[in-house]
Amino acid sequence: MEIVIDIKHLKKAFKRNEVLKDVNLQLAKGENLVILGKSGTGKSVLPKCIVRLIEADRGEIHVLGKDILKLEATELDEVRKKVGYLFQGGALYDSMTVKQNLVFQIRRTQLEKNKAELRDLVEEALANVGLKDAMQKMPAELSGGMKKRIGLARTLILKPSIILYDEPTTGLDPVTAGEISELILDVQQKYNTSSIIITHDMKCARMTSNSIRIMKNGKFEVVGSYDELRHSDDPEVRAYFS
Ligand SMILES: Nc1ncnc2c1ncn2[C@@H]1O[C@H](COP(=O)(O)OP(=O)(O)OP(=O)(O)O)[C@@H](O)[C@H]1O
Repeated sequence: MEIVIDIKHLKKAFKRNEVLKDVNLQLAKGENLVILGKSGTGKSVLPKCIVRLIEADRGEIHVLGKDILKLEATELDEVRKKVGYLFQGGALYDSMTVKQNLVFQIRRTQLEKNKAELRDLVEEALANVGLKDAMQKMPAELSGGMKKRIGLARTLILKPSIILYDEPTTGLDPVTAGEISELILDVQQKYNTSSIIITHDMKCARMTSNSIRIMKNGKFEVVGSYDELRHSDDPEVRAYFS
């Protein structure tokens, strides 16, 4: 089994607030790994440490075989290109059309593309998320679900091998949330991506997960599949599933 993310003894505190105390995690190639946990337990801090938006205090984070805490800026950029990160808010640029948002993303890493190639890439990415007709729309014209889809299209356009999803369905109605979960599954199958999915949405966890970790006290204390955890002996674990 190939491991694409390997985290060992990761620690991160903000002043006296020890958020991540001893995080150990392995993500296998092609796996969808769901992270559950109460609010404020550090779930969102973890993916930020993985792409070094936040600097960890101690421990090791190996991404695609590289110890990213030891990399220089240029090497780190190379790894970051392979890791898509879908933020909680989607974070589109409001003053740009959907197309411009996507082109901007490609230009960050692939300067040599011509106009026709860019157009093809944008069309493919939008088709992948079922929004081919949204090309000329402004973010303000999009619904919450559409924004999430465009955010995913913007992540997919760089063809990442790993995707970090931070609460991809939060704020959506149950039907649209289900469609986004379906899309996460499609992406895994179509592109053989490996993903970490942070969610409070148990339907999303059921639909997308190959395995689940529960974050508690700055660590992953519980590991298992959806069905294993649903029948756990621990009432606190079962409570997530009721
Ligand atoms: N940049 C930062 N500076 C200081 N403290 C931070 C920073 N980012 C996160 N924290 C703190 O780290 C803790 C964990 O935050 P985090 O956002 O990871 O929680 P979470 O588990 O994702 O919660 P939720 O499920 O509500 O999104 C919180 O106490 C938060 O205040």
